[in-house]
Amino acid sequence: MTTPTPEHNQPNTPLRDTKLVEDRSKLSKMYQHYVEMKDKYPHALLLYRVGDFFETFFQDAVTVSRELELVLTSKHGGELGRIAMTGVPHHAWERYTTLLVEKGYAVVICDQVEDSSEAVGLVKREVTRILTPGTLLEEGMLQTSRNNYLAAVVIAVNHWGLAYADISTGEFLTCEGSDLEHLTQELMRLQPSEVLFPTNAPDLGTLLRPGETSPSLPQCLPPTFCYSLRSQLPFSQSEARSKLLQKFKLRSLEGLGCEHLPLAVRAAGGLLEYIEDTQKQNPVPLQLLHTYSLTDYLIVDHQTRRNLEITQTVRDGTFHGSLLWALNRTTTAMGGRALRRWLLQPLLDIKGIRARQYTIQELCENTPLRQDLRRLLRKIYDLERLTGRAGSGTANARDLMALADSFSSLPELSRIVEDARSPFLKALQKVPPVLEELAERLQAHIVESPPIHLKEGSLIRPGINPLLDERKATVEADQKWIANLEVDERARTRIPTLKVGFNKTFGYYISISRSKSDQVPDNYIRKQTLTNEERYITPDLKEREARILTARDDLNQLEYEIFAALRDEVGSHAETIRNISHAVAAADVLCGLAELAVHQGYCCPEMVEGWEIEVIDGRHPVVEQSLPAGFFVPNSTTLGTGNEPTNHQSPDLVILTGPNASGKSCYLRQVGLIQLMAQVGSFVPARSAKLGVCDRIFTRVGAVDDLATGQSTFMVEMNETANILNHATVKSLVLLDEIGRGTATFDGLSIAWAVAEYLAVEIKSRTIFATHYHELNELASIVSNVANYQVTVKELPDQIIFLHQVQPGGADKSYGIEAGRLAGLPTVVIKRAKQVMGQIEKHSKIAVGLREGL
Ligand SMILES: Nc1ncnc2c1ncn2[C@@H]1O[C@H](COP(=O)(O)OP(=O)(O)OP(=O)(O)O)[C@@H](O)[C@H]1O
Repeated sequence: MTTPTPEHNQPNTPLRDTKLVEDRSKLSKMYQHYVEMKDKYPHALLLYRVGDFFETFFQDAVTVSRELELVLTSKHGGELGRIAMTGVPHHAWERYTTLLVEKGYAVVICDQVEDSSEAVGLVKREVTRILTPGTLLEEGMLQTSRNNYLAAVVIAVNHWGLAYADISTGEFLTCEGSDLEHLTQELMRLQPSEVLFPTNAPDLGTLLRPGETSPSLPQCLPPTFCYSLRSQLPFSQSEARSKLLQKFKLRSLEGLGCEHLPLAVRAAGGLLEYIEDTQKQNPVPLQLLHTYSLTDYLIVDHQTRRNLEITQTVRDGTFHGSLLWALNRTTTAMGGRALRRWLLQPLLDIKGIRARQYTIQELCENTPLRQDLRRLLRKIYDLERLTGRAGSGTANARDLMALADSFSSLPELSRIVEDARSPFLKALQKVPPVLEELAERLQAHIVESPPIHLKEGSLIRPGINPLLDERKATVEADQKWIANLEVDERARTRIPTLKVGFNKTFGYYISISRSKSDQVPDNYIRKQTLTNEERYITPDLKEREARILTARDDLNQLEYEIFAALRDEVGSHAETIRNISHAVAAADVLCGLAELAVHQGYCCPEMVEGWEIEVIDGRHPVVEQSLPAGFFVPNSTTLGTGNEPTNHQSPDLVILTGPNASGKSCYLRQVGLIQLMAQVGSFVPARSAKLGVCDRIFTRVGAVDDLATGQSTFMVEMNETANILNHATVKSLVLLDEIGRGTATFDGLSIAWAVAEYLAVEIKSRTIFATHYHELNELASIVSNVANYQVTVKELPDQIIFLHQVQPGGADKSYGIEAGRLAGLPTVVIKRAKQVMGQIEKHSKIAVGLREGL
C-alpha cells in the first residue's frame, strides 16, 4: 500500500494518482469501474467515455493535460472527494488520440457499449480499441506516402527473427538471420513505428518512447524506435505456430516458407497475437504471411542510405532534395509507398530488374498509353488502406464510395492496357468481375455524397429496402404534419405569431408570445414560461413526436445495418482488392519512372552478368534537377573488370582528387545512385550505361561526430571503414570520401593508402576513393587495377573556375594553400606554407620507398 502524500491530505486537492486510492469502495461506481480498467492497462492512457466526452482521470488526466495543453480540471468522485480530470469531445477523439500516439503513448479507448437512455444503473463500457504507434488504421493518423510498420523481434543468442506488418495495408512479412548487425540494418530500413520485444522483465507492458531505454532491450535494437515490452508466451514456438496456423487456416507452415525458420515463426505469431489483442472488435484483414530473405535484395546499409540521401537529405533530414523526391512521379498513394519500398530494397535478380525495365521501355515509347494511364491512375484512391478499414469495420460511407469509384475506373484501365506487352501492364488487363459488381452495388445503395457520421441516417438511397422506405415515408408524413401544424394552428387560434419549435429537452412545442397567452385553446398544455413567450404542447403533438423520434432512430439504425453489411461484403473481398491494388501500385511506379525518364532524358541501363560499371555521361539525379537545365556537367565512369577478373582492362579502384567544392562527393554519389536506380529497375541519368549487379553498396562519406554514442569523428570513420573492409566482396561497390582525415596527416595518409591498396589488391571490389591526399596517386604506379582521376578546375590569377569535369590523371597538387590565399590568409603565411609543402613533397616518395622496401 502506498503512503498517502501530503497532497492527499489536503481536502481541496483533486486526486492525481490511482495509487492513492486506498479504499476503492469510497469511490462512486463509475470511478470504481474506471480504476478497475486502469489496473488492466497501467502503461497506457485510458480514454473513458462519459456522455459526449472521452475523459481521463487521475495520473492520465495530468499527462493528457500536459501533452495536449488542455485544462486540467476535476470531478466529484464520491467520498474521496475530487478527482483530476481532462476531457475531450467524443467526436474529436481521433485528433487528440493521434497527437498522443505521435508522442509515443499507447491509448486505450473505453467506450459506452449500450445506449445510456436504456441503461439500468451504470452504463456498460468496454475497451473497444487500443491504439499504439504501430496499430493505427484511421486515415487522419497515417502518412499517405509511407507504410506504418509494426515489427516484432525475437533474439536467441546471435540469431534473430523479425516479423513486420502494416495493418493499414495488410502487408505481413517475416525473416530470420544469424548476424545481429543485419537485424539492426533491417530495422533501420523499415523504420517501424513500434517494435514488439518479448521479455520477462518487470517492466512488461511498457511502451518505451523513442530514446527511452530499458535494461531488457539488447544493444542491437536502435534506440530511435518505440518498443513495446511484451510477455514471452505468445512468442513461444508452440503458441506462435498455432496462432499462425489458426489465422491462415493451414495445417503446416510449409506453404508460407517459414516451417524451418523457428525464430521467424515466433516473431510472426507474437506479432499476430498483439494485433488481435489491440484491435479488439475490429479484426484486421492481413495478407498471407510472406517469408523473405535478406540475401534476395541489394544490401544498402543505414549509413549508405543516409549518405546517398535516398529518402531524406543528410544536412537537414528533409524529403525535398532526396532521391525519392527527385524520382517520384507517382499519382496514387499506393504507388508512392511502393516507390519508397522499391528504393529501399533494390533487386539482385536480373530477370526481375529487366521485367521492370521492359515495362518502363514500353511506356516511354508509347506516349498516349503513358498519358492515359497516368490520367486514369489519378482516379484511383488508396485501395490498400480503404480495404483495410472496410475489413476492420472502421470505414465510413465516403470510404466505400471512394472504393466504388476506384473499382469503376478499373475496366477503363484494363482497356487502355489491352495491347500492352510488358508484364506489369498485363497484370491490369483482367479486372476481377466481383469488383465491378461490388462497385455497382455500392453506388446503387449509398447516396452520392454521404455524411461522415454513420448513425445519423441519410446514407442509403430510396428503393433499396422496402422496410427502410416505409419507415422513411412514416417519418416524412409525420414531419409534414408538424410542418403544417404552424399554419393550421395560426388559422385556428388567429395568433399570427404562433410558432412550432423543437429543443432537446422538451421536444416539439408551440410557442406563443405572452401577450397572447389568454387566447390559447383548451387542449394546449403549458410546458415552459420564458420572459416573452409561453411554450405549450398538445397530446397530438406529443404523439407524433414520439412516433417521429422512434421511427427516426429505427430508420437510422436500419440504414446503419444496411451500410455495415455492405462494408462487411467489401471486407470479405480484401484479398482480391489488395491483389489489384498491388498491380496498380507497380504500374503507377513504373509509369512515373517512364515519365521521369522521358522528361529527364534517362537511358535504359544494360544489365550484364559481369561486375563492370560503364556509364557514359552520367549525371547526379538530384543535383541535376536542382540546377538550371543544362548546367550539370555529365561525367563518365568505367570501373571493374567485366567477366575477366584477371584481365584489367579498366580499373577496379579509382583515386579521385580535386580541390574543395570541385564536385568529388557529387560524382561519388552519382555513381552510387546510378547503380542503385538500375537495380531498382529504373532508367538512369546517363547517355548510356552497362552495369553488373552489385551485392552491396558501401559508402563512407564526410565526417560527422557521433555525439549520441560519444565516439569521435575519427573513431566513427574507422568503425565504418572496418565494416566495409570486413564485408565488401568482389561484387560490391565501395564509395569512400576522404578516409583518414580525422587524425594526424601522416597517420591519415598511411591508413588511406593501406585501405585503398587492400580494396584494390585483396577484395577487388569496384571502388572510388575521393581524397585530398594527392600522394595516393602514386598507388597506381604499383597496383595495376588502380587508376587516377581528377575533377578539373581552371586556375586564373585571382580565382579558380570549377569545371566539374572528371578526367584521367591525378591532381598534382592540393589546392588547400590556394584556397587559403583566396580566403585572405596573410601573404607571409601563404609563402611559408608553400616552403613547408616543398619540404614534405621532397621526402614523400611513398611508392618508391614501398617498392624498395618490398
Ligand atoms: N558535375 C557537376 N556539374 C555541375 N555542378 C556540380 C557538379 N558536381 C558538383 N557540382 C556542384 O559543386 C558543388 C560542390 O560539389 P562537391 O560537394 O561534390 O565538391 P567536393 O569536391 O566533394 O568538395 P569537398 O572536397 O570540399 O568536399 C555541388 O554542390 C554542386 O552544386
